[in-house]
Amino acid sequence: MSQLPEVAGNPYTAELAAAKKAVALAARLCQRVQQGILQSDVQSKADRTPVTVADYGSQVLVSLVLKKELPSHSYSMVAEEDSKDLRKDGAQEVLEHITSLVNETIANDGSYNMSLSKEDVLAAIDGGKSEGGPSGRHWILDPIDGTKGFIRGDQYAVALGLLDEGKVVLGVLGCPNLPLKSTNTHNGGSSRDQVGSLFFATIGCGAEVEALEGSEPQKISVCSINNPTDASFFESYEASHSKRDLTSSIAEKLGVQAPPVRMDSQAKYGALARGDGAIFLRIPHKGYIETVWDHAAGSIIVTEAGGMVKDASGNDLDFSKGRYLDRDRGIIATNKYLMPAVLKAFQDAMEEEQ
Ligand SMILES: Nc1ncnc2c1ncn2[C@@H]1O[C@H](COP(=O)(O)O)[C@@H](OP(=O)(O)O)[C@H]1O
Ligand SMILES: [Mg+2]
Ligand SMILES: [Mg+2]
Ligand SMILES: [Mg+2]
Repeated sequence: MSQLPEVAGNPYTAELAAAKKAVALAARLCQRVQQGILQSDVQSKADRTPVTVADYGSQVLVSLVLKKELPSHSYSMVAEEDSKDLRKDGAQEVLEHITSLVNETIANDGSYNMSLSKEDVLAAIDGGKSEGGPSGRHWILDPIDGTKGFIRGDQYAVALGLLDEGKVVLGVLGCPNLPLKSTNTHNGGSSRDQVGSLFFATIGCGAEVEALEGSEPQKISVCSINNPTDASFFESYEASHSKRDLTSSIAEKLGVQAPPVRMDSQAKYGALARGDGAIFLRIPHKGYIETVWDHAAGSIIVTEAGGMVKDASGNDLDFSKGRYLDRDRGIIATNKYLMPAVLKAFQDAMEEEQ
């Protein structure tokens, strides 16, 4: 692959080019598997195997592309999946399926003349075992974020971030089912609208979006709404992932008129970053601790698009603590005008709940 020319002021140009290529290739594998699930109606049988196959396959491809494109870089990756289940008796068929999916995706792409063995696949998956932390560089990967959406045929994302000395410095978010055009531009929803968005951002350089298939990148920014009554808000599609009684109480306190927009995965962060909606609220049920790969890529895309991402105490998210974020009380993403009011409503609603 030809690397992008070095852009003055962006010290992560090579990493960004490699990360975009990795996410786009992984997304291609996911799209293929998701189409298969839909065509055969497997999703209604709740058979998780094809999903597992796509999660693993995506993780293998991202790690492979990063190593190929950045051969001189030291490599550490904090990723969601591991190979434990694939090493069990009876998992051979699944492992073979993943291996052939990965090899077919590589062959169709044509960038690399290589073929992986089952052992190579297991080793590539286990390359994601890093603990991350405050020093050095670590890739942070969610190979499919929004697995439940993926099975349903709805939104999901391939989410890749780079942590450097404890800070997220780069994020790429591949959203194969998200239209490239903002969903709030009233263009009549033509069936020719291009679907598949690739969001990306590097620290200090702003956030952009392009077609997953490749197109001219466009700078994006969060909306400039400053009156909460004009705002709309995103939350999880899955009720078990975020407390809807609290999010609706927050919306009511703010005077938000529009109903919640429910969407799976970090596609919500991407949509927020380009102004499709004004607020993203996520309030996990008690005891759930957020993982870094569920927020690294999405949060830098929002902050580089001019937005803010805070926890329930109003602090920035801390990605330097390992595989988990160090709190369990909720996350708010919005623009700088709305953040003070949303944070206050959030804290009031949580206090009332006690
Ligand atoms: N009970 C729970 N509460 C909050 N989040 C949960 C959860 N169970 C799973 N999740 C996380 O929610 C993510 C999906 O987010 P969303 O609700 O925005 O679609 C999942 O990512 P994966 O799909 O990568 O496993 C998973 O990490
Ligand atoms: Mg996830
Ligand atoms: Mg996942
Ligand atoms: Mg998962």
